[in-house]
Amino acid sequence: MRFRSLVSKYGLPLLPHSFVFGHLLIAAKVVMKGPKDIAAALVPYLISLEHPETNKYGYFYLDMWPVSEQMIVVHHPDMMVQFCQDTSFAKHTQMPFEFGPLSHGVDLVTSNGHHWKTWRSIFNPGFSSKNIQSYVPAMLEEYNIFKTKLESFATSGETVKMDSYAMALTVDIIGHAVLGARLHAQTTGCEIFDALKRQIALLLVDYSPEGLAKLLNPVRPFRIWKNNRTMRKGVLPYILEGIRNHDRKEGSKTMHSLAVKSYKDEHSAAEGEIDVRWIDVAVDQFKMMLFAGHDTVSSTFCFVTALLHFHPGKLAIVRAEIDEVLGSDSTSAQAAIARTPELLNRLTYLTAVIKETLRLFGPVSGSVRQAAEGQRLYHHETGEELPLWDLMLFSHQAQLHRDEKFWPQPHEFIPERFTAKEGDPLYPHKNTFRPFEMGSRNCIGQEFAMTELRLVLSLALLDLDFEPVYPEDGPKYFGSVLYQTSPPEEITMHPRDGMPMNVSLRKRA
Ligand code: HEM
Repeated sequence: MRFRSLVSKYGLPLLPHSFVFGHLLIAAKVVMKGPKDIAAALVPYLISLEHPETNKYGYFYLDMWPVSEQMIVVHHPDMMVQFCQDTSFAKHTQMPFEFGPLSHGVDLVTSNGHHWKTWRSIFNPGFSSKNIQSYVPAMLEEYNIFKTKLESFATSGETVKMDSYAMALTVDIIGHAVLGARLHAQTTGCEIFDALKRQIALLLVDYSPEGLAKLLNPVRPFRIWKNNRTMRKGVLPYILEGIRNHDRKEGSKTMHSLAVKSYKDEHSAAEGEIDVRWIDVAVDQFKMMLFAGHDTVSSTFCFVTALLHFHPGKLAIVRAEIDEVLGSDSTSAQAAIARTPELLNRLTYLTAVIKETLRLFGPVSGSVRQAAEGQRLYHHETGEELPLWDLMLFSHQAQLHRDEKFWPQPHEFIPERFTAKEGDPLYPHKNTFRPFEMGSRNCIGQEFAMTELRLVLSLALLDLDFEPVYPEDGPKYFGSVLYQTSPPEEITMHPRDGMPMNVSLRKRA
């Protein structure tokens, strides 16, 4: 009601809006058109396709209340720049609300202001190129466990849900960076990771029927408390060990060693007197890092291998490049990477493949922000000021990434976009490629993720073939059997049905 009157008072463009249901009916209509299990975060994009007038504006007001917040969906790069880069608007209050049961609003992803700035500068050195390269031996060690598993699938011929195996790999890798430890999610299982996954499944993303069922579950608060207790118990020994050894100079700068160092720099208190409130915040930071650093990378691994299966010509180019840069024998390739991690940066076509995959299937659909008093947004062409009120501002990169105004043949897999020279029609427009978001709240882990993906993919593609197994007569998204869904137990977008795949040993010609 308020939304409707505000929008009409200012003469703003409004999609067909029901007095009672807001935009829920048009959302239901696009979902019914299929695929029905499409990720909820892509629904604004599908609505926009049904209403091409939204392209003219570069934004639209969307009222999905009470399922989710009323919002302004922004999909024009010049407008995204205004609130993500020129000025970084605060993360919307929805973020700490959504992740609160996991990390109490004090983590790097959802916090704002001085608290966020302090912790970002504590963690920044951990994501320098040099420090990321120091994790390469650990990445190789964890990859070899993954490889053995994949080879066993190739021998047994069973179809496996690749997403869950790739997630165990990525959590074991990010465990090295966050806690400086092996988490063994791929082998014996890991209490911290299991509790993290159970906690993610309890988070409330929206007030859809699934969300309401979670909210009304009387044992949810107890489970949340128990999972947090398990994670804290699991993480605490690493913190205490870090405090004991905080003078140690050698080795990688892990998230926990950086956090401990900053604490020790500020406090001269004797051991044993460490502030419990600080420990709680540090534990929450580490939980969020483990979360942010695992399923984003695993989902990208799944989509890259699947897309390359459907594009054998591109796969051949990737493999020729790997042979040239790392050699065709995987043992020697691993030795070369361990000796000279910079070699991974020479895999330029593979990097283009990863970027093109992130364009089509980025695991994060966008960033949600909130304007403070006096903050404005202007239309990119007319310069008119848009009323923001207290609406959520959604920088919808998933929509921008498939906008034909900026990306020729937007639904096609064309890695050459990212090797094209300026002036080439394929060359990406400024500020249009934002899977890691841009500006000061961009992804702190992006270089870590790219290094990990280059390493794991180059070695896996040397030895193995991956074939996604989806029924050809099943639902399709822009003609493809590949698309993203919102599994009830996850919070980011994941490959449909966990990406069922057949793995086989590569047959060389
Ligand atoms: C393909 C992999 C990844 C993608 C696509 C991705 C994407 C993103 C995006 C879009 C954001 C902004 C979110 C927002 O505005 O709400 C973000 C933030 C963040 N990401 Fe990633 N991410 C990836 C991997 C990682 C990894 C490996 C880490 C490792 C720790 C990580 C840690 C974080 C953190 C801590 C933030 C919050 C940064 C801040 O606000 O200061 N991410 N990521």
